[in-house]
Amino acid sequence: MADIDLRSYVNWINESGGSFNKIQLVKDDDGNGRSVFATETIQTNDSFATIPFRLAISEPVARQAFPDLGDFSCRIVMSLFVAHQKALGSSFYAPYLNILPTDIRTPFFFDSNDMKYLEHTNLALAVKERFESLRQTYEQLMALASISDQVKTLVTWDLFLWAHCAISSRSFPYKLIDPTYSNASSEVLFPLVDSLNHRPHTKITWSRSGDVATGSLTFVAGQPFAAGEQVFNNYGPKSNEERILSFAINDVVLLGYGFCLEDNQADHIALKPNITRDPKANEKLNILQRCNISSGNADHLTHYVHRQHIPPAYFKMMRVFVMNGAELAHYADCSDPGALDFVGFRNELAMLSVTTALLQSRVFAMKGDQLNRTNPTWWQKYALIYRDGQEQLYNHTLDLIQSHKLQVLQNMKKELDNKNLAPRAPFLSVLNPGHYQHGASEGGSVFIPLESVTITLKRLLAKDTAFKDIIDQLFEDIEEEEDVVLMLALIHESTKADSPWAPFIKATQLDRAEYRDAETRMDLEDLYNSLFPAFSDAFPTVFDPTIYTPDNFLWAENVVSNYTIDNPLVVIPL
Ligand SMILES: C[S@@+](CC[C@H](N)C(=O)[O-])C[C@H]1O[C@@H](n2cnc3c(N)ncnc32)[C@H](O)[C@@H]1O
Repeated sequence: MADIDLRSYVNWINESGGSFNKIQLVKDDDGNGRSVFATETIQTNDSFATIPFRLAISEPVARQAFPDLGDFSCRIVMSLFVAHQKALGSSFYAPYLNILPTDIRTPFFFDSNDMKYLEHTNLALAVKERFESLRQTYEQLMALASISDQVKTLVTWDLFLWAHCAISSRSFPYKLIDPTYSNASSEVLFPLVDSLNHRPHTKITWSRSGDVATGSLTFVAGQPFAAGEQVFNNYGPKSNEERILSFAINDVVLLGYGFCLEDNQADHIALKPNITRDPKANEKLNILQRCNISSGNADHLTHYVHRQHIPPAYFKMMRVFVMNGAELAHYADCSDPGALDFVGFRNELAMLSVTTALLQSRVFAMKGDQLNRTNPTWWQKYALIYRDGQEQLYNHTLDLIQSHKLQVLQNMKKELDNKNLAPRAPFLSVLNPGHYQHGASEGGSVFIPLESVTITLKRLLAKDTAFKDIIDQLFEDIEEEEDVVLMLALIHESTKADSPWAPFIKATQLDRAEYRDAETRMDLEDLYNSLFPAFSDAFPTVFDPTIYTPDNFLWAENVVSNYTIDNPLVVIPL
């Protein structure tokens, strides 16, 4: 059957001074879109498509039609213009608008079943937020007195949304027409050349000639295409999120295309630590501000992790977010970002462990989603490519964190083997300048179990069965009161001259913990009084009252509060 739309489109381009050379537009199998194929061999440097600027739908053209919409973005005004021209039918641009795909399946058109494919990805929330914001903008436009009744009747929400997605999936930067234009993110629709599909690494030049009024854009091949082969464009390295939907990064609204690439090297995951429930959130945010630590993105807490690269700012930020009371006290006035390259071993392990938990929870949530993978629609297939890519990146990032942790454990082992304890407790880099200089570990990939470089309750109890027997009698559920039992065991260990942890114990006894506030001291006193003198009366040899004093209790509590990480609870002894 004759493709009447195509014929009038080709005539429109030719009559307006545009040209095709060695290419033809072919309808895709689904009958919705079109692709470009070479009719004969296209050689490198061949110009195969030229389109005059006057056929383009640009921001100035749209704004001229709607001069009162100065408060609205380029994309919005262009969407209104394109939707209106499409509805008019008899528009100058009709041959072009009639050829555009009617079904542009960006996630804005996803139903609830399709949205399940995006569940637990960054896009799920972004799609919802952006859809609602677009709907609100449309309602705002329709309420404006400056918009005529004719436009209001013709431009339905569905048509406006279609126009918006047509622009997001096929626009070019307006600077191709006018490099001096004030709005750097201004867009333009270029007929003909926007029919080329994307293939990464395609070599192609977009060549501009003439002025804004009479000029044109020419596509020049940077590589040969054989006769019958599809001719591609190169949309640039964009992540799948950008391809799936307009997605704002660094305040620049990038374009969304509604398709995805497998194994997309430009893909990233977004990590945003949540500290809203942290009572010390403000103190921590102040440190970040003073040290000028930001992700550099629109939301300064959101970091994008690409393959092989976790941004150093993410680690610095997390080191602050996982600070305990002692670390926070010593970093309260810090304004040197370099001091956040390494805070201390405890802090580093805590930071890696919180990051691991964050990543694992995302992978776990994604794995829990039940999805139909046997016969998804083509757009669900793209959503699957995107989500599987995200899951892969989460797992890959987990591997990076794991190897970083291994390195930290190897460094800890080296320090312990060399008895190289930092001179001053708490063992923080700000208090021990020059002490921590960790390059790559020489340990290769030798696995170092966490328990082998930390003090655990299990290790302490295993050393002294008599003490363990008494603890077993006194505590029904040791795990339930692990921190109290650990305090008792640490005090017990501190009495042993041959303890392997003697240097650590001695150094921490000098840490006067002056930052322990009055409330902590009172709680501690209550705890102490609930155990003593009862324990000493029952087992005077083990709980010697001259050893189990309130002062030593304060030391043990400080160790458990400021020298440990959780899950599992272990003391970091350096
Ligand atoms: C600029 S248009 C290209 C022409 C388009 N095929 C058409 O029918 O008008 C961009 C759209 O083409 C499709 N597309 C482009 N490159 C693609 C690719 N590598 N894989 C899948 N779809 C692609 C997507 O639907 C995208 O939104």
